[in-house]
Amino acid sequence: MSIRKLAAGNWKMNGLTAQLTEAMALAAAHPQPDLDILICPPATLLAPMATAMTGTSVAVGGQDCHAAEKGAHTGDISAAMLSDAGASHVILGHSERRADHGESSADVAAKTQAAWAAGLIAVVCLGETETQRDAGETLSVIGAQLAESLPEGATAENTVIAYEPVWAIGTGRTPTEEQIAEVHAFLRKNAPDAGIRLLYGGSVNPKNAATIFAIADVDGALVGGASLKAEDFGAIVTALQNA
Ligand SMILES: O=C(CO)COP(=O)(O)O
Repeated sequence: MSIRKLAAGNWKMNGLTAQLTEAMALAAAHPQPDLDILICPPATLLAPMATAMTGTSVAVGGQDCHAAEKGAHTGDISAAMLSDAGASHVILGHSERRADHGESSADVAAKTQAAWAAGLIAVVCLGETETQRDAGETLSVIGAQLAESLPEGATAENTVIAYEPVWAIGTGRTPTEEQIAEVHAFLRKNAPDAGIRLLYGGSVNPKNAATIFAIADVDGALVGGASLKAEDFGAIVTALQNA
C-alpha cells in the first residue's frame, strides 16, 4: 500500500500577522508537491492564513479544539469554528496540552470525535516521557495512549497519528533510528487502520530530516521550531519528497 506523505508544521504559540509571509514563501517554493503540506498556526492566524493559502499546496489546521459543539466555554474554540476559519486538520493531544491543560487520553478521544463531526482530520499525538522510556515502558505507554485517545471509527481518511517522544520536543535530542522504527512498527501494527499516516515529531530539522524519513513506517513529520521559517520547513518538505 502506498501512503501519501505529510509534512506538518506546528507553530505552537508563535506567529503574528507579519509571519504569514513565511507560509506564503513555503507555498510559493512548493507549488505542486507530491505530498501533503500542513501548517497549524495559532488560532489568531487561522483565518488569514487559510485565506492566504487558498489555491496553494498548503493546508491549514488548528492546534486544539473543545469536545463540545458550542456553549459556555470561555476562551475555547470548537471544531466547527476551526473549520469555519478554513482549517482542514486539527492537532489533538499534544504533550504540551496534556501537560499544561491536564488533558487525558479520554479528553483527546472526545475531541477527536468532535473534530470528525466537523469534518476535520485529527492529528492525534502520542509519546512517552524520558522517565517512562528509561523504565522500559515506552510501548506500553504508547499502546495505552493509542487505545484510549482514538475513538472507534479512526480511518486513514480522518486520522493521522504523530509519535512525539516528550523528551525529544524542543530539546535538539532525537531517538535513535531503531527507537523510532520500533515505535512506528508498533503503531502500524496496532493502529485501527494500517493506512493511517504515522508522523514522527521532536527536534526534526533540515539536517536530520532525511535520516528520519528513511526509517520504515515514518510517513512524515510534525515539526515545531523548524516549521516557523519557510527555508527550514521547505528543506524538510524537500527531504520528505525525496525519501
Ligand atoms: O512538538 C513538536 C511538534 O508538535 C516538536 O517540536 P520541535 O520540532 O520544536 O521539537
